[in-house]
Amino acid sequence: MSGKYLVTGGAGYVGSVVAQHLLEAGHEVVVLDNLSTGFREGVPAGASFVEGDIRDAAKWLDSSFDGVLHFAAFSQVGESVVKPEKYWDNNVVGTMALLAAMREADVRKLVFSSTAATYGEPEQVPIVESAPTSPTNPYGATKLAVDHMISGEAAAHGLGAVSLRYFNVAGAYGEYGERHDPESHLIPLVFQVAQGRRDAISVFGDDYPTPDGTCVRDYIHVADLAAAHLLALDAATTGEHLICNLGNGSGFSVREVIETVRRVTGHPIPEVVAPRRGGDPAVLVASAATAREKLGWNPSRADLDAIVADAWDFAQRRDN
Ligand SMILES: NC(=O)c1ccc[n+]([C@@H]2O[C@H](COP(=O)([O-])OP(=O)(O)OC[C@H]3O[C@@H](n4cnc5c(N)ncnc54)[C@H](O)[C@@H]3O)[C@@H](O)[C@H]2O)c1
Ligand SMILES: O=c1ccn([C@@H]2O[C@H](COP(=O)(O)OP(=O)(O)O[C@H]3O[C@H](CO)[C@H](O)[C@H](O)[C@H]3O)[C@@H](O)[C@H]2O)c(=O)[nH]1
Repeated sequence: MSGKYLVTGGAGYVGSVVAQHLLEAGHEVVVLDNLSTGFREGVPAGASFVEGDIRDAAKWLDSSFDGVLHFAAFSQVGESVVKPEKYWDNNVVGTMALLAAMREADVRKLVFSSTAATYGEPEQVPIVESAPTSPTNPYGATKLAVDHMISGEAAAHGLGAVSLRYFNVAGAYGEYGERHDPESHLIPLVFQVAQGRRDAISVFGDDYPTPDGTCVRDYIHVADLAAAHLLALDAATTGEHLICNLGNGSGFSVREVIETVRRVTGHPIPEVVAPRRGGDPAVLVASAATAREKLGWNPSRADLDAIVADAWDFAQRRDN
């Protein structure tokens, strides 16, 4: 059944891809984005666009909406360590206002972009949702705080919510891909070396307790992620808050990612070892068993070379 959805942060990387998937599934989409890190061109044709802040969501949200997909946030781990107040204000205070607007408008369905960063340094990998949550950076702490807020909202006010804890999102979908300025994520930064826009990639720490000393992450294709959001809308149940990890269950080190980019681009990609970046856990790898079981999610683009190839294709098209 088609519905009408508010997509906060729909001018950003993940939000634009999910908005496009919603449109392709026949839904009506209204994007609310203040363009703080997103781009007007990122809003898919076919979606309505409201330039505004989630703190003012009450201005636009009414009972004609079937639900909200909430991507709007600041999301750079490193920046959150040096500017934590910026993260608490936007991610937590902003989401409180959004939840209040949803209550007021009687919009009772929410899919929220949570993160692997809520867990902190894991005691065991792959990480399951019942693992301890002890974030190692303010970004993860703000997302965990929002997850707690959502649980209360579901229990007290009948919200039906799904928090999707993404691991490392990568790849592109059609015209929509990763575009941040400044860029902080590993794969697009390595591309900048291949494009001659930077001399070398910095490897942030090679003394972690991992096989090659560099941090290990679980990279998931943004289109697989988008599919999970549509399934989450179907799974959201009044009064319940479901939390699902989204990853492929395979870890790749920073050096393995750089090597993959060398293979895909054919560029030698010089690397230099730099100090560790504050707040980085050594290893983050997901168990997505809950998403498979509760959402019926079945990722189909798990191969890292294929994920990187899609992202490279997008990066070249965008910059030419
Ligand atoms: N990219 C990843 O690897 C990853 C991993 C885990 C979780 N997440 C989460 O997924 C979501 C989307 O991430 P992304 O990579 O697409 O980020 P992004 O920066 O590309 O998109 C975020 C969008 O939200 C908008 N925004 C921010 N604050 C706003 C506000 N107060 N009001 C209105 N709009 C606002 C920005 O302008 C931007 O368009 C974020 O919540 C992020 O924390 C991302
Ligand atoms: O120039 C760089 C950039 C990154 N890295 C390293 O590459 C790894 C991946 O870093 P990213 O910045 O690409 O991604 P993060 O793992 O820090 O964070 C991403 O995934 C997290 C969950 O795993 C959060 O959800 C967060 O929102 C999202 O940005 C980290 O070890 C980082 O230190 C480098 O070595 N050099």
